[in-house]
Amino acid sequence: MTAIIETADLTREFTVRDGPRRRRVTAVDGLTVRIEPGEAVGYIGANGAGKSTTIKMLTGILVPTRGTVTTCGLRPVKDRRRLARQVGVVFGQRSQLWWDLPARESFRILAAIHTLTAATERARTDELVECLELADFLATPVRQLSLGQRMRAEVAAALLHAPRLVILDEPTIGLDVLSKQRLREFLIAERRTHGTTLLLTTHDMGDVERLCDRVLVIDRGRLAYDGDLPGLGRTTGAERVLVLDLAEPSPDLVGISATRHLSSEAHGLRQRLAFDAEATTAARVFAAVAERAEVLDFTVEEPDIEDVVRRIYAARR
Ligand SMILES: Nc1ncnc2c1ncn2[C@@H]1O[C@H](COP(=O)(O)OP(=O)(O)OP(=O)(O)O)[C@@H](O)[C@H]1O
Repeated sequence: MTAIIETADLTREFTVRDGPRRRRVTAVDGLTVRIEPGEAVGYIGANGAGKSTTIKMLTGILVPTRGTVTTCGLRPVKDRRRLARQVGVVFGQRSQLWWDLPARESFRILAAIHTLTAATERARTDELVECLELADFLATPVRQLSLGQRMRAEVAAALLHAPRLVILDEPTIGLDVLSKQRLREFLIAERRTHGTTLLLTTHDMGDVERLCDRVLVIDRGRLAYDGDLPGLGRTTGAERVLVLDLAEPSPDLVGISATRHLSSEAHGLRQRLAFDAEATTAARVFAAVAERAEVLDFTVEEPDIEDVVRRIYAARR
């Protein structure tokens, strides 16, 4: 199968002024990655790590200094027009809607640009208006919309032509909890219904947890991790935590294989045990505890992803 995105040694340098001198900055440094159709990939990294520069090369806005890139089987710079028909891009901090027009008018203009037939335009607009709950403010000039309303309209605009690949740059930035949830649910449904490939950059780990089955971590232009989310925790030795509610006050649960006793509350009625997910499982730890005490309830806390990413950066310094 043809990859949706394929890069080899993709590199982009900039020359920046540093007082009177000039200095070369390598924003993206030898990126080699392949993303298959239908994947949902989180592209994460600190400020200045190289995420936006990568996206600009994937979409043909920037020419690579070195290396190759194909997006939807096309060369982004050379085939930029053809590529635009297959890709939708959403920038959380930049609008592609006409500010003084109602979103409905922007959709009409975009449908014309993408040369959608009248029937396709109607069906797709109806679908997006329903799924993104746009009906109440379709006729309102965009400048009067709230941020959450505008973002939903932005997403509809970027997806109007049913692109195979949707690239979202910080799509949930500044949104309240409910708006974030709505947007994430929409993206999940869009992917399920249309097999859309999602690539999103975000500083919000909730986006990655809810939406993505693969994570790429970029650090100073270089790929620092490529894999699934649980694996990200394991690479840094981050621990999972078993929280146990016991039937009776109990001494600290120490000495259980591959665990570390973290805390006891209420005379040992609630205890927290950290365990290394490589060395044991929650079930094994639970069974060992159950031999010592009656367990009423338990939960497993996963490693905090932001903490995991911080650890990755720290380990590479
Ligand atoms: N046009 C440019 N000219 C000079 N340097 C640039 C240019 N664009 C990006 N850079 C530099 O390249 C590096 C990567 O920037 P980039 O915007 O890709 O990072 P990012 O991961 O998207 O950051 P953020 O999360 O802050 O958006 C930074 O050091 C940045 O200063």
